[in-house]
Amino acid sequence: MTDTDIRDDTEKVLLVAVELPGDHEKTERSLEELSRLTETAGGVVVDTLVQTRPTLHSIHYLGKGKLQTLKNICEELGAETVIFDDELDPGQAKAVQKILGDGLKVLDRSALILDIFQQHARTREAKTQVALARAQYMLPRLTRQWTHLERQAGGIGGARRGPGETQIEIDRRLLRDQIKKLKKELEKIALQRNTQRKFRHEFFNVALVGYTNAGKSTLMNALTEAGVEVEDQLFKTLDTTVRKMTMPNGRDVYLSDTVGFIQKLPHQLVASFRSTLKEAESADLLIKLVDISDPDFRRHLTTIDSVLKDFEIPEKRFLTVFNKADRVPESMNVTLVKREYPDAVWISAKEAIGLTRLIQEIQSRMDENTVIRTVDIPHQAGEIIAALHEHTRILSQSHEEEVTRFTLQADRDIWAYLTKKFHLKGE
Ligand SMILES: Nc1nc2c(ncn2[C@@H]2O[C@H](COP(=O)(O)OP(=O)(O)OP(=O)(O)O)[C@@H](O)[C@H]2O)c(=O)[nH]1
Ligand SMILES: [Mg+2]
Repeated sequence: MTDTDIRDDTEKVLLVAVELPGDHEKTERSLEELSRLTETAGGVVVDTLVQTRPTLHSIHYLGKGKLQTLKNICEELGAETVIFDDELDPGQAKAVQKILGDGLKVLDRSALILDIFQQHARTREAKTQVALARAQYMLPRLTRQWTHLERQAGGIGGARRGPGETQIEIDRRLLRDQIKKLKKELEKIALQRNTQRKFRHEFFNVALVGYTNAGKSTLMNALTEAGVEVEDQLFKTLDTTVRKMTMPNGRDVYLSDTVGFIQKLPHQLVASFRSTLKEAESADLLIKLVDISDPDFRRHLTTIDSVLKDFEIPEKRFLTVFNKADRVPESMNVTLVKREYPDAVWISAKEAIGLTRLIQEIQSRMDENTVIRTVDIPHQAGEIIAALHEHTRILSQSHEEEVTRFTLQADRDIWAYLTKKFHLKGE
């Protein structure tokens, strides 16, 4: 596995997958997606090779004979790069590279996604997150130099430490140091982000989550004129953009657009993008935006759920929105899908269809979720007053003789918590 990027527009790529029993359709779709990822990274797919097997080969992912065939096809077609549709573990990567030879670049789905993320990272946070994920991906894969140097050292094994060993140890240490530094840097950025989030806490926060290319940025722009980059590319957006939007009832909500999801997202990326995902976790409402024109939309929904499951977000905070309703495929039985997802809102962000309905839905979720109360607080009760300032939105306050009268708006759950903690009586 090399750490080189796909940059050259003409880089010819061969895609490889294993089809497990009963997975024909799944494999096809996954390869289609891999092909789009390859194009997004700037490569050209010249052919695809699928091997049907009962299990993945534990040592070479494919059978040895098939790898030889793969090598021959690459030579015939002049392909320089092979991309495997699953993450190869370090041992597999090494074994595969050995059979294919040093002339071919061997990448896997994870390396490709990491590459796209690197190309698309704009802000310091996204760049740091990607650098961390890449370093973690590389760490167990530094074996290539090791073998190389080992050979140079004449295969000296045993008690004495060969020059190869020293080099790999240095490389690993450098990489570990880098990982430590990047983690520290991310912690610092996360702190700043927390402060900003706290500021927004008193408002209603809506997060757009969804598969990559579902139309999150398009919807964000349609609702707020945010000017977020929209493109028919995977992982165009990596950073969180937050914009204020005023609802018809006059209240403000903050809408955030963020990194998209995909099947088999490298776990290193999920881990390092955790603070970005936290933006979604802390939202009052999460819009699961789904490209309904994609026949695979159910699997996209499953992917969103599986990425978010660690956050344990209650179901009532989600709203499913089907986007690209302007190009629902003819083969789709819309009545059936509507019966399956009775609460989903259908829109076209691009054609501005259904947006009024969506805004109404957001507004009614807001109303369900918040309360407006008036409470009298003694002047000296500083702790309570501080808590109100921190956790609620103060709509007005007036100073009476012994108390300050606050009219405030709060999240229903937060209000319940505050009344219990401070024995507040408000109406
Ligand atoms: N037909 C149609 N196309 C749409 C609609 N909404 C978005 N698109 C297109 O879908 C593509 C992806 O849109 P984006 O808004 O960039 O998608 P995203 O979810 O932000 O994607 P990433 O940031 O890459 O994860 C673009 O080519 C959009 O023009 C829609 O309602 N109808
Ligand atoms: Mg986007």
